[in-house]
Amino acid sequence: MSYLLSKVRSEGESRMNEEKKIADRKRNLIVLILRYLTNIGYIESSQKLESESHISLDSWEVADNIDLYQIIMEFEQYYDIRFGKLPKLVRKVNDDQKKKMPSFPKISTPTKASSTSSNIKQELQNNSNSSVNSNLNTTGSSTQRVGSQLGGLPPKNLAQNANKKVKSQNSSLDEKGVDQNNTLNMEIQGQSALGAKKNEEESTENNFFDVRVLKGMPDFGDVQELKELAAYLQRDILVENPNVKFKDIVGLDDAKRLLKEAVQIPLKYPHFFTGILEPWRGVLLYGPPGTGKTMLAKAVATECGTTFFNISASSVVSKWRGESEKLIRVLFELARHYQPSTIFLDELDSIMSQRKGGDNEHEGSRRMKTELLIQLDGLMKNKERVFLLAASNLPWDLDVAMLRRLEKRILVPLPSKEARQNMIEQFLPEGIAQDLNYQEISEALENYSGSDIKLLCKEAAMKPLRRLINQIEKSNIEQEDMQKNRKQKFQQQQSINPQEVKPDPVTNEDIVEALKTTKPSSFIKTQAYEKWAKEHGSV
Ligand SMILES: Nc1ncnc2c1ncn2[C@@H]1O[C@H](COP(=O)(O)OP(=O)(O)OP(=O)(O)O)[C@@H](O)[C@H]1O
Repeated sequence: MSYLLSKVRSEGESRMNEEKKIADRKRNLIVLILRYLTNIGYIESSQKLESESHISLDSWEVADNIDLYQIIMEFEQYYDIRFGKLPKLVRKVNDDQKKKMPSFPKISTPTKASSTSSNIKQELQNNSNSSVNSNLNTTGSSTQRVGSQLGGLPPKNLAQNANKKVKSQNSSLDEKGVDQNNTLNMEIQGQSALGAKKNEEESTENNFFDVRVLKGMPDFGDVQELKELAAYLQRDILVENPNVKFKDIVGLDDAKRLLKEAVQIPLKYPHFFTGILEPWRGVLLYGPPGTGKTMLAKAVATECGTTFFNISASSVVSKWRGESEKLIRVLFELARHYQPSTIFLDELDSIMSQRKGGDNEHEGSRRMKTELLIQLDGLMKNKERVFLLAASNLPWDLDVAMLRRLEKRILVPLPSKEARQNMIEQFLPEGIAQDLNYQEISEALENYSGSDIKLLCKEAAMKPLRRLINQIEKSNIEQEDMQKNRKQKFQQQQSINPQEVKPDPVTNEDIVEALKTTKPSSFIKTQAYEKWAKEHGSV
């Protein structure tokens, strides 16, 4: 039995490892291409590729002594030794084939890299003596011609061809959720979270996100309006790197366990979750504000490697009033396209409140509500790997039709005393603080949410900093006086490194002071949530 269990576990793990390996390989290939393009002077192409792929040389670098040219050279040598001839890597396209060939899509994203272009140019100069460059000088002119041919294609055809190609590739994607044939067909807009510097650990985990980002956009039947909505969602709603782990969230053990059970385990062992055990598609996280609902949703996306859409329901209503129904449709379409996906819909009560129904309800809101219900029904019927995590501070206001579709309802309560103590220890560890009576402080923070506690700790930490700033400001005035009177002593003082000046540690007194001005933000009593949990909770 234990042999069987470990076999099932290792199958689940090896499937996830395989997905990760594919993502790694694709990312590596793009980094190699970026480096190669930069080395041979195709700066604009390199910038466009960075902007399309959301992979940047600011975050990734080719490892020592490796480059695309060398890889090809070594492959040729290997092939020559093994088969006694050189491999044929490319072949000329004849006229018939040219007509059938899909081409590159238009690039609608403004190149992000004007600020990096000077860096790249500088790097190019530094690299001008590299062996790769000198090897390539002889082929430079022919490569240039190929580049200009690609640039001359008419944009409309480019986009259409690209969309067709993406569509045909998607068929290979649905089964495993991994795009096996993907080429560089992308029309992704917006800034790249991947452009930011990351440490090695983060980067490895983000590979799952890279896989989604490397997929093309759905074509939306070439309807421009829907494409624009999708572009907005990609830019502002799709979070490429939520980067929150379950271990970063203090307490909330029940909520974490339930979410893992609802999302992570079914993704890892899908064959168990069929028939009556079909995974939950809709989960409601409810509780007072600032208790970690958003963090939980981000942790689900990070740890399960799902594409993460983070959308606030109130912003949909206010920003997209007339269009909100279409926006919801496009949102779910994108989520299905990039599945497995998690949609986090915050402040659900602002659109799904039963109080807001009735004759006065705006026609647009009514249509959006209906669309949301239709989309949720669709998820359940079609066994898509898309999860809706909705959050609300006012669960009792929610429309019953919506509640019925949020099959799991999980209370995210105010932190317990133990959790409060852990939070303070996390926000103000020894070193930043000195001799804090963590236990007593946590007792004083009843009814404070995680976000209130963070705010309180910040306020307390500001106190020694304010004292230090006052001292610095005062000493500046004194120094100016000294400068006038005793020039030599001033010069001696100037040699002190300002970086070494640090605020004193936070003390119990600082906390007491901060408590006077930082009060709990939730005005709804915990009992109200517990009462609702008893009547409607489903865990
Ligand atoms: N359990 C927790 N562990 C660690 N930090 C927490 C926790 N709960 C809240 N916080 C802190 O409070 C901030 C706000 O939390 P979060 O946005 O997840 O709350 P929320 O429940 O989604 O709030 P709202 O209902 O207002 O949207 C977090 O960024 C984090 O710093």
